[in-house]
Amino acid sequence: MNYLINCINLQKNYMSKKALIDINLKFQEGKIYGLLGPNGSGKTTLMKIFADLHKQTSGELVICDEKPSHKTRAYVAYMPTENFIYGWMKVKESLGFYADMYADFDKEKAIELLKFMEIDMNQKVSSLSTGQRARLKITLTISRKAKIYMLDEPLNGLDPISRSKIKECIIDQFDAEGVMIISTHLVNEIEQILDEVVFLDHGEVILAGETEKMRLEKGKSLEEIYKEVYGHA
Ligand SMILES: Nc1ncnc2c1ncn2[C@@H]1O[C@H](COP(=O)(O)OP(=O)(O)OP(=O)(O)O)[C@@H](O)[C@H]1O
Repeated sequence: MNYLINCINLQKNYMSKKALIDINLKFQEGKIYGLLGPNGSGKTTLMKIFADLHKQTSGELVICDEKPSHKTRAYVAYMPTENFIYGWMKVKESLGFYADMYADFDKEKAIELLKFMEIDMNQKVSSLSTGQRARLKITLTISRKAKIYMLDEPLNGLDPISRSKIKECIIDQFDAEGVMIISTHLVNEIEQILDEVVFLDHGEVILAGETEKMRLEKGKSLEEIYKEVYGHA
């Protein structure tokens, strides 16, 4: 088995706040992972450490057999929750901008995906709706030829049409040699596409494993397990 991410006893403190505590996880090639947990559970912090945007306070992290560095950044396509595309640009200019930033950006693929996402190349980014902006962000991220894709809350605040477009795009474009990590608390929306799930709570992994196995063992949907785990049943 080929693990593209391996973390051992990973810990992250922001001053006295423990954001991640003793995280031991492996992410296997060819799988889509759900990183689940309520607000403040540590999902974004973990993704940012994988993307080498934050450093862990202690513990070990291996990305594609290497320690996180400028080099491993090139293997990771991370989509943050923030809007990272300038509003004054036209959509087509945002493709050029991304191509300048990332050598692995596949512009042709992005153009194809934008058609599927029903986004006009000549529209200004600032005039896109929330759902259209989210679709553009996903398109830019997924059009990189990376090994590890991480989408932070890709479905938040979107209508059902945008959500289903994004899910379809994730399934169609997922490369069996890569890893996809999706953070969310909208579990029922995404559970059908997750091979594995990691439940985080107050910075700790409280449950992790294969989605199907977990569902069978507990006789519950992932959403029901989520409610049980976080005590909202
Ligand atoms: N830059 C920072 N400085 C101080 N504390 C931080 C910082 N970033 C995150 N934290 C804290 O670390 C903890 C984990 O935050 P994180 O953003 O990783 O959680 P999350 O699961 O992604 O939450 P959400 O679902 O709300 O995005 C929280 O208690 C948060 O307040």
